[in-house]
Amino acid sequence: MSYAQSARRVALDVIMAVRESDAYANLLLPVHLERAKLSPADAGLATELTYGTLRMQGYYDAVIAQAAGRAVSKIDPPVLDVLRLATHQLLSMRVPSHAAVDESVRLAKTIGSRSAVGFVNAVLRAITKHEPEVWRERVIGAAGSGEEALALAYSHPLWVTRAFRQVLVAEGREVELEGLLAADNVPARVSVAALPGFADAAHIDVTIAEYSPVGGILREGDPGKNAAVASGRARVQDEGSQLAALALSRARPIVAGESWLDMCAGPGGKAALLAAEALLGGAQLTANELIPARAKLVRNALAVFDVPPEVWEKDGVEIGQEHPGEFDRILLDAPCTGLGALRRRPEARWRKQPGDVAQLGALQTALLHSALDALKPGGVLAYVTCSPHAAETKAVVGSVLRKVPSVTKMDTPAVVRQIAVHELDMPEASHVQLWPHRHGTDAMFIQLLVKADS
Ligand SMILES: C[S@@+](CC[C@H](N)C(=O)[O-])C[C@H]1O[C@@H](n2cnc3c(N)ncnc32)[C@H](O)[C@@H]1O
Repeated sequence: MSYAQSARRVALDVIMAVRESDAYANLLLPVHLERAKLSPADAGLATELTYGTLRMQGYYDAVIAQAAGRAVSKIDPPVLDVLRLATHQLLSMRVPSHAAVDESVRLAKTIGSRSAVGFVNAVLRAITKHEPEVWRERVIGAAGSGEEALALAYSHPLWVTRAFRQVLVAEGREVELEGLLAADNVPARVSVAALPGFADAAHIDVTIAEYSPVGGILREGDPGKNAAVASGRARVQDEGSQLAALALSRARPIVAGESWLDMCAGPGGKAALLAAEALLGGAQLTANELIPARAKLVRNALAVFDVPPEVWEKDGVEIGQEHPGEFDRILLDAPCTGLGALRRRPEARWRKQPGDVAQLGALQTALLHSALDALKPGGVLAYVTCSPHAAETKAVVGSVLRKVPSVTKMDTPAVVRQIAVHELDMPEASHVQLWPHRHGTDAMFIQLLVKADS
């Protein structure tokens, strides 16, 4: 088997596992790369094949359906995996047609019947008959609406495209939809947070971040090679997540002795930043995480502190009743669909379903009620999601505030503006919505809330 064929085999194995057993490509791929002992160049090829194919799956399916003359739901799933992988090579990587087709037919032989092999050969030869630009026109031309055309062209589920459009329309920025979808298809740069009191972004061999005052962008891809990251003084963390944690810790000056809670802390990225800020200001953080394995990750994330914050393993929904009025500041980084972080997990967009939003909305609402119960009178809470979906953000905050009149929205953009190194482009609102295409961050939603003094 040639090296390139090994790279294709690795990619196919990962793509099949993602489909069959809900595996995470970013966790599984390194295992397969290690096992296959590929050269760095071929490991790079396998990575591009895997991530590119998974990300653009929606678009490739539209091409395959036209070339095959049948709906992809009528194609045997492993055969469809081979076709998707080959389509990525033909349309996005400009691999010579004969190599992409021949190698893919060889892969098909290992997983399908003789008729499946003939089918793969025929579909791929049909795809090679047109240039990538022609396929783009054909796919977009067959779309039923402008929204569907964008969803297909940028390989996003239609319901996700609609949800993004709705939020941008509310911001008066509908024209940015195409830019957002395009940005989701570009892998994120690796950004790090220098933990205040432990490291300074100016001195840890990174390019200073555009917005976060503690942030930097790695110059080389491997975080382990950065001394500050390797020693735990800096952490790989999206700049939007850094701003979300700092929005809480810097919402107002810290009074020594304050008590803080990170209610949904796993795996502990924001908890580490909050703990560093708390230590400098004389406050004390408690972290909480429902899932024990993830609570362990939080403990690891906090191990750099001489006296690490306590980590609870409670159901956040019950904390309000168990600890009423106890905390001066609370971060509720709620479990969400993660639709704001599609750059990071190529398969994630196909995993989520509209029904997830409703289910999570009920949990987010219960957690926010509980967090507000646990907040001291006069205390500040940050409600944060890495999803911009209105049903997980403004709708949750709005429905809870209608029932809890003692809580009001803080001018969150004013706080974030004061923290950020450079001016952030933010439409008028009481919340902050960050965007990959506008700010180069994940699409984080941040709403600061204040509880009235009793
Ligand atoms: C968005 S993640 C938090 C990310 C984290 N703040 C960070 O920056 O690393 C949400 C977390 O909430 C946890 N979670 C889900 N339901 C919960 C509950 N009822 N109580 C507490 N934590 C919960 C999930 O296991 C997940 O680890």
